[in-house]
Amino acid sequence: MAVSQTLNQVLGLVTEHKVEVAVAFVAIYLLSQIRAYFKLSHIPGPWFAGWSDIPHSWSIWNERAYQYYYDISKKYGKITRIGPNSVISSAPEVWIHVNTKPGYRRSDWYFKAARVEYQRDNVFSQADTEKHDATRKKIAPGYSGRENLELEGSVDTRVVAFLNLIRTKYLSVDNSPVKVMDLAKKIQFFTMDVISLVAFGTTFGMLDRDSDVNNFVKSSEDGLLINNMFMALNLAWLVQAPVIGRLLAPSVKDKTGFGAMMRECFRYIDERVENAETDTRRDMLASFYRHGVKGDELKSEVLEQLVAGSDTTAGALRGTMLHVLSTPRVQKRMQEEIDAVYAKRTWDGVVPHAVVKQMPYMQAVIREGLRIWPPVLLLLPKDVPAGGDTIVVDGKKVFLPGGTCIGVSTLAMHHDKELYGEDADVFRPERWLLEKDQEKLAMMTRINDLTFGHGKWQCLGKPVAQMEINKMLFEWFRNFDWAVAKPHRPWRLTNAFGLFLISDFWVQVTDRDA
Ligand code: HEM
Repeated sequence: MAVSQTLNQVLGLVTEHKVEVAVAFVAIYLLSQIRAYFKLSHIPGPWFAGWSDIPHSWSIWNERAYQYYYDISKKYGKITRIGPNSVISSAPEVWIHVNTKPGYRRSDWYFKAARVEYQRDNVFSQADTEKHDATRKKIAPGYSGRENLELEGSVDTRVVAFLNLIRTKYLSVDNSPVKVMDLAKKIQFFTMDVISLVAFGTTFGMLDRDSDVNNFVKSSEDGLLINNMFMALNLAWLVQAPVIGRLLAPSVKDKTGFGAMMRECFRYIDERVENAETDTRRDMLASFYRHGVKGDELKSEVLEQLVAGSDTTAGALRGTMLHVLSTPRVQKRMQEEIDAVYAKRTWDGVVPHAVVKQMPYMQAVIREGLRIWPPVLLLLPKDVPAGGDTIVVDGKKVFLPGGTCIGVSTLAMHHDKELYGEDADVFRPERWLLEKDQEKLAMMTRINDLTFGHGKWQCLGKPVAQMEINKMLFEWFRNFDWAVAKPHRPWRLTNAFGLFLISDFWVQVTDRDA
């Protein structure tokens, strides 16, 4: 009774002083905006960035955020404001600092925008550093060759499946009409097949069937586009909100889409767990299980790999291929190196990863591919520790107040003309071999490694991705000659959620032995 009486009195007062109340609200809003503006006003950037996130959101909506970060970094420098509380940096030393200095934490973006399941975290979406580190400790051995003894064999079977698919269906031969192949699609089949085999021990079999089995590729691409839209509208949190989130988030009960993919993935895991006592496999899932990752946690960590491990590696392979196929000099040099190594081979079947890692030109091509076309262009935002932090950019100290959100401007970092020279925007693998200054080369290598993140949040799937890229490039170019089929428009491209969605990458493939 007393509460409703007080409420009535307050409502009465508000109605009586409508104008004063409205003015007070506007004044409070403006003061908070001005305060927010001055908090980071010492950081250069477009004038509107101090007042609104809308231009940034607009770039996400248009699926061109990566280009927006690049343009802003080029124009305003290595540390730039992109929103009232957000900055981006293209300075490698800043990004290394942010990812190693204690106190920095993942921003809320991780669980608001990057969670796969409703209100359940996985190692990637976990923003609580302590919980993240505990999970990472349990699952890291499974990602490495030390405990995942089946990793290389698994990748090999899928490399063979890719070569077989080309040989049986897509080889162009003299005096016959050319058969074109959509390399973008087949690469996605390859990465999906590898990741399902590596993650839960059964491949989706997309290459074997030359088909997007159960529309999983489509579901995952649709998921990225929807997530991107929610992110642009600043509504990504809705998917995790109580009640409404349950309706919006993918669910194992869904008949199609991402939810159906989750159901399939969980079904494989349940089968493995049921037979855990007699299962002698030494793969990733077995390692997770041995380290106490069980039940829903096991499902979340395995599912995460389908998301983190397919579009990323596919982006790297597609980007590298387009650049190699557009540079005949590089294709020729790669094949000369491959032929020389193959002539002295001591292996049967698919080339061992250890062999490709020793091939200087191939390694230069792979580094240059990741540099010219970094496949992950998310901001990967981290929060500055309470109390603030002073970072050093180009030798100058810059203070960042506590709670500032700092992200990485990836493309600008890897295309920096100060470091790579005037041809930084051009694909030139030789830069990794001809650099005489060993200190500079070591720095270039360290920066290039940042495409996989750094420190305690560094990519866990790096060994898997590298194995796929190394083996596939070797075998593609050992077996076949390649050409882009539509040079006037080599592919269709968009960027959703920081990842490239590429389609219609039509190529002609001919047999080198023919
Ligand atoms: C070329 C391919 C890939 C690239 C460029 C890439 C890049 C990245 C980056 C930049 C991060 C760091 C995120 C951060 O700072 O918060 C990351 C994290 C992660 N990646 Fe990858 N990734 C690739 C492939 C893969 C694959 C194949 C897998 C799975 C087998 C995978 C699994 C993960 C996981 C689980 C994390 C989270 C690590 C953690 O939070 O501790 N990635 N990746």
